[in-house]
Amino acid sequence: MNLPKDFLVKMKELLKEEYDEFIKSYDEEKSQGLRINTLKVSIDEFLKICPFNLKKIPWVKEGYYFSSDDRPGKHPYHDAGLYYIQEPSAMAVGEIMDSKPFERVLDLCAAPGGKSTHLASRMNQEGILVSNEIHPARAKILSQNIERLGIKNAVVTNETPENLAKKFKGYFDRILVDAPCSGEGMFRKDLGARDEWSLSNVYHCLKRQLDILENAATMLRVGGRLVYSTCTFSPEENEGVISNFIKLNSNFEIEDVKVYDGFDRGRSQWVEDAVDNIDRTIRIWPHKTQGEGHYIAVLRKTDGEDISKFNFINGVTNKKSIKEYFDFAEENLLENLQGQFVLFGEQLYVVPKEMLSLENMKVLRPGLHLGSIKKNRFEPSHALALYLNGDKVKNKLSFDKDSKEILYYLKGESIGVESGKGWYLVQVDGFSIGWGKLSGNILKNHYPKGLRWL
Ligand SMILES: C[S@@+](CC[C@H](N)C(=O)[O-])C[C@H]1O[C@@H](n2cnc3c(N)ncnc32)[C@H](O)[C@@H]1O
Repeated sequence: MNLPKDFLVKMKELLKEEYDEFIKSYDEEKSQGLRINTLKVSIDEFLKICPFNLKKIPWVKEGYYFSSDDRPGKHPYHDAGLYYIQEPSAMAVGEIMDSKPFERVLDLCAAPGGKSTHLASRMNQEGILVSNEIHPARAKILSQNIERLGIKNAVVTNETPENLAKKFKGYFDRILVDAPCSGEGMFRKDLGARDEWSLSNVYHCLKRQLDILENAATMLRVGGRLVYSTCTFSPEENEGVISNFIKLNSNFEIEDVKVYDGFDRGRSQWVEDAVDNIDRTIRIWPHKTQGEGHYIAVLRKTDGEDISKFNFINGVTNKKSIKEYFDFAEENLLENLQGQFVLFGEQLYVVPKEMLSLENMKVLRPGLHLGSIKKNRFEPSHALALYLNGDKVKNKLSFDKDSKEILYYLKGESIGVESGKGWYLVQVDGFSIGWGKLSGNILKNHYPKGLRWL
């Protein structure tokens, strides 16, 4: 593989006798992984129905390698959100974040959503996950992935860390900064990262990483946990950024983290003036594990201003204003959705309890999108279909993964059905995939145009 010359010189200097082994890893095939979405299916159940050739990733409960012959991205189970395709080392970050139900969690650099969807699966639809992405186009993809995986308690924003920090001071229990970086650890997988790499970009990245971390620190409550990760090897962006951050924020300390077989520790000798305990941080190397390069540090906020007063969002108080939704729910649903109902124009959302006011913020999704209230009728959203399972609706139609009906449905075509009328949750092997509206023995297709198979 053709790698930047300055990068090779630097790595040789750092790795010394390990260098040859490191370089050899670039001739090996990259490994690919998928993470089972336990919001939709248990691990055991998925393994029973899984059509791919899987092998366990040791460091993630829900993580599996798939073989190079498998195409999990082009399968109805992918559209049903049963899994997320994610680089195996990247899955270690979600595992180490260890988010829990009922917590307030922020993923500050979240697109396309690999880690956010992992954090959400561990929260089991309870608590609040704010998934933020600064770039508008990437934020849209993030929102689509949150939707596909059927997540209810996520709020997707498109903000700068500075703006978020003004609103969410001292609010979160856990924050992930999966920082934009020089991407050295992804050269085998992402040729773009290799072509854009330069020594000067490393310095540009480390400055931005420190700024992002400072804003994250403001948003963490005292006692809260901050996880910093990169997919680069450069010590400046890893041990260097963490050392500088700790020097500037003496109310944070580095926590020890469990290491798995093949994981390495942060190297104090690679930066000038490394702080104590930098060797508690983690390095993942492609020549030591079956995965790409990553760095992870876990920090705890030990002191600071304790904030207990927040400006919470107000939901709809007059239920009559969303009567069309309640009529729909009575006719079609078997679950009373909990949370606050919030209307943005004609779009109705259910927002997690204790979410802050979203005034003056760019929000793509303030919670689970339920649908739109049109003149005297309610049209359910795709996000609602992906959240609901078969036990929560009165009418459903399930098709086999290999059936022509599921292929027609994913292509956006109508399907002939023997009888019935009204909204039906369409499923593949019992897993929700979208809506259809049945009338005159024809199921009208409501699979979103942008997601249809060509
Ligand atoms: C490593 S990627 C995140 C990957 C994501 N966490 C996942 O697992 O799918 C870093 C993200 O940071 C975003 N970013 C770039 N500049 C930023 C900044 N100044 N502040 C916050 N995020 C930024 C990038 O657009 C990118 O989506």
